[in-house]
Amino acid sequence: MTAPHLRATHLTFGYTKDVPIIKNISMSLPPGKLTAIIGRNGSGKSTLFKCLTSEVSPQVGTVYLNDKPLADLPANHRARQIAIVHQKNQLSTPLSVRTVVGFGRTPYRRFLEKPSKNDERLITDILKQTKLTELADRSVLSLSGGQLQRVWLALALAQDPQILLLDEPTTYLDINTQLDFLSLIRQLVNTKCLTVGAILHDMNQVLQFADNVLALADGQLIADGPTAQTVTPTLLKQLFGINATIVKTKAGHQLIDYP
Ligand SMILES: Nc1ncnc2c1ncn2[C@@H]1O[C@H](COP(=O)(O)OP(=O)(O)OP(=O)(O)O)[C@@H](O)[C@H]1O
Repeated sequence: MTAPHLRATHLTFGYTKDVPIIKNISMSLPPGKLTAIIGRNGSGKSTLFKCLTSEVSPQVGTVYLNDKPLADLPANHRARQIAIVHQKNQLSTPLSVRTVVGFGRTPYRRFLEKPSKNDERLITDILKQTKLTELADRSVLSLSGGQLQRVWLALALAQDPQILLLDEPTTYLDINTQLDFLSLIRQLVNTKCLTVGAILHDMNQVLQFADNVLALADGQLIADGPTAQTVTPTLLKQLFGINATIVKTKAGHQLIDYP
């Protein structure tokens, strides 16, 4: 299985012309790996995701999917390749979990066309993978934050994407549910060769789950590379202004010790 490649060259973008938010970023999400995007609040991480999904058009630079400019692909083609899970989504209609997850098949259907048998099978598989089978008929309005976050992930997976972008996917979850969620993502990367970019704020989770890191400061990419070599005390000082040390646990994990 060949994993897809999402990369960008010289991206520059501002919501207004004279205030750049993303400043000349060239980056790549290594295929079949989990890459964490890290940086202070307001450093431009979510805006970079918007450029990578064509939600906004960069003033300069190009995003490529498997070496084709993303902007040249039709919207439904893009939606089949790249899915995004936001930190919080709003829903006010009491739709069932299965119905909401089924929306992920929209890019594969014509307007008002019913889900095919194949779609139904895929949705059943995804509900199982995301441990939602028993909740399939429940209204999404009745779910806990952790359950709901798994629904958004399932919806994204129903798009059958090659690339999954996660914008602070664990922000509203308790620590146990955060670890569950990230373990599930790790498993998907390992077994399905998914390419994942995840904006994460917890540096210990970055050390535990990410293969690679992209570090943003004030709209610029200041470091990128394999996690263990890139997340150093020097980078943490530069990014967050903290004097941290990185220690090894008995189990061999790296952990950040904050002052
Ligand atoms: N729709 C918008 N219109 C104008 N400015 C915006 C818009 N969205 C974000 N910004 C500004 O762009 C800058 C970067 O925001 P962005 O959300 O990309 O940062 P971030 O690194 O994801 O932050 P956080 O970690 O707090 O989520 C901020 O100064 C923000 O105020």
